[in-house]
Amino acid sequence: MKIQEITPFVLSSKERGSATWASTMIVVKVTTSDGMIGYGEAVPTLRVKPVFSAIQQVSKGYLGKEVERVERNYHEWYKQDFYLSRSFESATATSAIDIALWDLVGKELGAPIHRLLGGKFRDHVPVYANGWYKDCVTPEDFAREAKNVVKRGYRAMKFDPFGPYYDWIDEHGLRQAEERVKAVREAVGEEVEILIEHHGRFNANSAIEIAKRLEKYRPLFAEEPVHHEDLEGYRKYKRHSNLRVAMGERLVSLKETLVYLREGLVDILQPDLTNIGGVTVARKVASLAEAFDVEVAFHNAFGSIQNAVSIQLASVIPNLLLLENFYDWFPQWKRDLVNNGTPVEMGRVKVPDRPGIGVEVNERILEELKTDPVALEVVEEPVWVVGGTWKNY
Ligand SMILES: O=C(O)[C@H](O)[C@@H](O)[C@H](O)[C@H](O)CO
Ligand SMILES: [Mg+2]
Repeated sequence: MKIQEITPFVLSSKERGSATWASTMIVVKVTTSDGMIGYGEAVPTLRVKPVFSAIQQVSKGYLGKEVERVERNYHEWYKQDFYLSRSFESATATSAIDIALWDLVGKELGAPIHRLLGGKFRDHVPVYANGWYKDCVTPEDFAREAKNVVKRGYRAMKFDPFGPYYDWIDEHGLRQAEERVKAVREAVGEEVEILIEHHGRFNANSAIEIAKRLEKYRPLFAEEPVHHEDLEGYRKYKRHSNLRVAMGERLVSLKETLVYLREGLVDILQPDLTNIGGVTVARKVASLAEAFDVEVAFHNAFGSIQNAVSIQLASVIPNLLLLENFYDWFPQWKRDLVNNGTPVEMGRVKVPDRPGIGVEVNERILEELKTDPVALEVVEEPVWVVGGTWKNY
């Protein structure tokens, strides 16, 4: 089959998600010469307009190519785009198209992606909750919502307890963070995992102090304790903290991943299928991590197509730790878009066996919610935090 048409869609509705980026989705629809349709997804955040136009540009490199040559197609774009390893927009556009191609190959063969990748290692993918603490500010807010998460059957949850602190955190901030984490630990008991999100915003000295304060609550990992590209910061953090480091959501290539793995700067890798290079690169990155004795917890914060394809890949790799999950905190339309094909039950998702990405995309919702890409307003609370949490109490 040949790639005949590639169409990006920006989907949005008035119903708010758990954060600004959670209210939007960028979907890519690929149509083949035989009239088959496959779907992929790209990253929105503050980049909706540039990503939308990157998809239009990157598409030019894919049109007319054979759908089934997914690996070669990725490399062809790598060859064309001199800046791919430096461009998040190009990387997420390529990733979205790659996902749609895997979806198409699966549909053509009548097989879910997990069968194309060696078969299921597990029938259910364990997940951790995120997005559950919208508007939580006080320790009591966090404790109350954390209990609800456990009530829903989750055995692991992630949150950012650092409020409005950025780069440097003072004693006041350290205390507030500790009180929030303590409240969650007490609310969920000893055996539910808590994962601490730093959103890559601290310098190493601050992150190390944070680790000393939070260690006693036994977090499963500290995510992006320092800025993504701060290699010296990661080195210093690894020397002075006892927490496991998770990172990887901003990686855009296999070779960039190697930088962090080779030096032992990361304990749990969090590649994101929608910007690392789709299924094609994500599965290599997972194997690379396996060779370094590093577990994988795919970053999965955007929409229901990303979620579906991440479940497929998470089901086949031996070194999966957990898959991130916003599903129960999505705006309803994101679940409707995939006909609620990936429900979370008792903290895990049954791996769907439908062909391709494993879910059926509801075209009616695509048509109803599609909008023109517009530049987003920039407000004081950064787009990357869960809404209403950029506050002290
Ligand atoms: O680990 C995560 O889920 C991420 O850090 C999100 O919380 C980001 O805010 C989002 O990916 C927007 O960039
Ligand atoms: Mg994160």
